[in-house]
Parts: sequence; C-alpha cells; structure tokens
Amino acid sequence: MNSRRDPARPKADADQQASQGVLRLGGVAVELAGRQVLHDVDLLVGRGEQVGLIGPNGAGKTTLLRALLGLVPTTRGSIAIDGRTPREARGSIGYVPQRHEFVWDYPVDVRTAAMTGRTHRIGWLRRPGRADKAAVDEALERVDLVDLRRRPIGELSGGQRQRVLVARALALRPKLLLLDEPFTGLDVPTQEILTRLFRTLTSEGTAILMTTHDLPAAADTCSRLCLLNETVIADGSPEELRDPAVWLRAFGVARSEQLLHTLGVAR
Ligand SMILES: Nc1ncnc2c1ncn2[C@@H]1O[C@H](COP(=O)(O)OP(=O)(O)OP(=O)(O)O)[C@@H](O)[C@H]1O
Repeated sequence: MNSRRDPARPKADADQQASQGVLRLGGVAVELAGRQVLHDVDLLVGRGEQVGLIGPNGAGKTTLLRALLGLVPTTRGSIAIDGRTPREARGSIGYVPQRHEFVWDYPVDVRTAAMTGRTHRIGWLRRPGRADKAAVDEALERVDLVDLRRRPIGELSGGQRQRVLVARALALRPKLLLLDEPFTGLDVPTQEILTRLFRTLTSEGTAILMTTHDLPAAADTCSRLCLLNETVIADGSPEELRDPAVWLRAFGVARSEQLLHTLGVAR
C-alpha cells in the first residue's frame, strides 16, 4: 500500500520526498528482558508525512519510539534518521513523551521546561545562547504559551502541560517529531490546537510519527496509518485500510463489531 499524496503537491516531488525518507527502518527487532517485543519492522516516513502508529496495548509502539531515540538497543535491522543512526541523530529528534512520564513537580517555569528540549544540543553545563532562547520563544509562540512562560509547570492544567511538552520538542526545530499518545486526556479545543499545529508542521516538511489509541482521530489527521503488533501488520492511507481483516489481525481479536464500527469499516 502506498502513502496518500497531497493532491496539491506534484507527484514526482512527493515520490522523491517519500523515497528519501526522513525515517527509514528495515527489519528492526527489539528484545526487552530476554523477550522479543518487535521483529521485522519495516517503515518509511517521508518529509511532510504524518504517520499514525496504531496497535493494541503492549504492541510495542512506545518501544519502537524509544528505539528511534536510541534509548533501547535493537537486536537486528537498521534505523536511519535523516541518514544517521539514532545515537547520531539524538539531538535533532523532537520527542513528546506521554504526559505522566515528565516530572511536573520540578520547580521550573514553562520557558525553562521548554529549554530542556535543547539540553543535549547546548551541553549540560553551558548556558543557553541567543539562538537557544529564540528557538524556545518561537516554540512557545507556536503552542500559544507565551503568556504563561513564567508560570511554574506544577501549576499548569493537563492541556497546558501537553503544550509545554510539544514546545520542548519543537525547541529543537526537528525534522522528525515523535509523539507518544499526544491527545490522551485532552479536551476538544486543545486537541484542535495541536491538530492544526501538526498540520502546519507537516506542510513545512516536518515528518511526524505518532502513537495513538484514538482511531477515528488518527484516521482523520494522519496521511498514513501503520498497524503494529510486534511487527507491521499493514501500512497505508486510511482509505487503503478499509479491509476489516487487517484491523482484526493487528488487534489480535477474532471479531470485534465495536472495533470495526468505531473505525467505520464494518460491513
Ligand atoms: N522495560 C521493559 N522491560 C521488559 N519488558 C518491557 C519493558 N517495557 C515494555 N516492555 C514490554 O514490551 C511490550 C511492549 O510494550 P510497549 O510499552 O512498547 O507497548 P505499547 O504498544 O506502547 O503499549 P500501550 O498502548 O499500552 O502503551 C509489552 O509486552 C511490555 O510489557
């Protein structure tokens, strides 16, 4: 199955961008505590693509993101991020972890928290320079948090916290943005702000890979969906993934009317 193309973009241009691939995985396998969690994972994410990584609990979605960040080792296969290994690319990947993974009682304000996105690039003991401050202020503007930049992060709502995490990732001006469950627990207006922002970022060429359990939202916002359950079960545009069988296989269920109705693929 091929990726869906933006009709406004010339085909040759889109094909070239997709084939270059900001992110390219071939035959990737990961073991955790002696157990194979991922195997034979092939995936290509091109410039300006937003790909949804979909699968049941325990399918290996977060593990895949962590492998891309070089936080868990692969036992087989190759990962190239803009032609570099995860370790080489580490300072240039924007990563938005699940909200509960961040330390919110740390006594810093919004701007300082966003600046931690650039720690790897600045170096642990160096002070942020003018370029770092400009990048952070631009990121805060993009998520509409400029007015709250001096607010301690412990005093923020869930939606505001999510926007801090996105600003922190964008402070790197990344070519690749990895989002782990970015919409979980957010109200509709905040989801819309982020959806619009992700659309703008892809129109600027950023590649986005996002895990989510919100299947209708994924079908609505992503140009491609990758169904994962230890390996890639199917990969294509939402229109191409109309076969109920691939969803049933990805989610490991024999027959689930609810799942198929949620997806709008029930016959
Ligand atoms: N540190 C770890 N050590 C051992 N096994 C782990 C570790 N982290 C995750 N696993 C296992 O790896 C598998 C994949 O977990 P992972 O968190 O990647 O799944 P997921 O698709 O992100 O799930 P969810 O949708 O619930 O977040 C699970 O079986 C999990 O128990």
